[in-house]
Amino acid sequence: MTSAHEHHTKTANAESLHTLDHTRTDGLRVSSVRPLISPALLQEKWPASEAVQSVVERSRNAISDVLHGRDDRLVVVVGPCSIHDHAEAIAYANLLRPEMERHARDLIVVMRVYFEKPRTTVGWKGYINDPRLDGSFAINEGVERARELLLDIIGRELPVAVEYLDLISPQFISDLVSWGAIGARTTESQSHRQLASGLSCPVGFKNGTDGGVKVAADAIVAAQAPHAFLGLTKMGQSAIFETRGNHDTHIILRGGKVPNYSRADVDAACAELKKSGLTEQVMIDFSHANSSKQHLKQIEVGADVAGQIAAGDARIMGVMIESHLNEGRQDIVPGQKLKPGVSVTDACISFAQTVPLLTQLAQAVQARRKARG
Ligand SMILES: O=C[C@H](O)[C@H](O)COP(=O)(O)O
Ligand SMILES: C=C(OP(=O)(O)O)C(=O)O
Repeated sequence: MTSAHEHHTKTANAESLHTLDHTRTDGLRVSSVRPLISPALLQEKWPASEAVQSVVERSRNAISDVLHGRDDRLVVVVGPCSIHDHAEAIAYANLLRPEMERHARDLIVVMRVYFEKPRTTVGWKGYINDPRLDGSFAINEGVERARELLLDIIGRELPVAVEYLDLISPQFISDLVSWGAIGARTTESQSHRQLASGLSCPVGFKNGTDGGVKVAADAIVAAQAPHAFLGLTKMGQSAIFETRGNHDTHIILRGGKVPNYSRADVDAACAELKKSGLTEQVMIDFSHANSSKQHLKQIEVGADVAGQIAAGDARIMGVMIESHLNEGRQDIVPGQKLKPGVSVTDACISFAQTVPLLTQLAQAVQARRKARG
């Protein structure tokens, strides 16, 4: 039996925990609630200059033109699997910038600047969630470092691509993004499709992790439609958002149980898109299940896809490459220094290995242009 004293103490302890976030019946599994800076405050501190906004607009328009058949170039989303270091990301951007310029007639190069990682089970969830890579989850620092980095990269006239995973974080950075992905694990999620319907940039939906392309076709249909849903304004106020729908949307073939980058896979994906009344066009991811997560296989996949493009296939509107300063990957080990310029998530090809791949893709686009007259 509980004594009167014990009962009083228990009640007092429970009451002392009572806040709007933690009541007798709510928040029971939440261990802490910390304040988050508002997107408006961050944007006031790190505004997008006129020049930065022009880069974003120009690149979004160019990608939109590719999606609507007004531009015959290939969209190339290339860069690290994930960002974990500002200086290394800038070093990569400095190398990529002249390649972008060199191939500008044939390729629309957009740098992968991925801050949010969807995990199969658990693991480091990216630079916004844990910018110090030590489990301290300094998210206020994470959103600020992310915005600062994007401004630094776009300031070099290099457009950026992100994956949209969290549903609140877009408000901190989406004005700077030229192209966004919805990942294989979230393509089926209604919330992510709704988000895509309101994003200002073109959006690619990965096929499902099992290789299913119907789920991505459904996602495109959903994202092209208007929606009403709950969100957070830049001032940090909960709000009802009504969107117009996003017609700059496409599928990304990333493989599943088996790779899906071959001509026959493109035919099958396009047949599925056609059934859904969508344009027959695909972006092909050289990495993930298309490379069986073996980074060097991206080069083989790239050669195959370049061959399809050179043969005149206009349905291939883009490709994705996971590339870092140096090849391979490494684990984050507490107390151990990281190797410079090496991915801490999926293995990447090196920049040196990326350069000839970009040239091969540019030559393939030239051949396609010739083949199609
Ligand atoms: O692109 C990155 C990974 O493939 C994805 O985030 C899943 O990673 P994981 O299987 O290592 O958790
Ligand atoms: C996580 C990614 O891909 P996918 O969703 O295809 O696994 C990615 O491109 O980083």
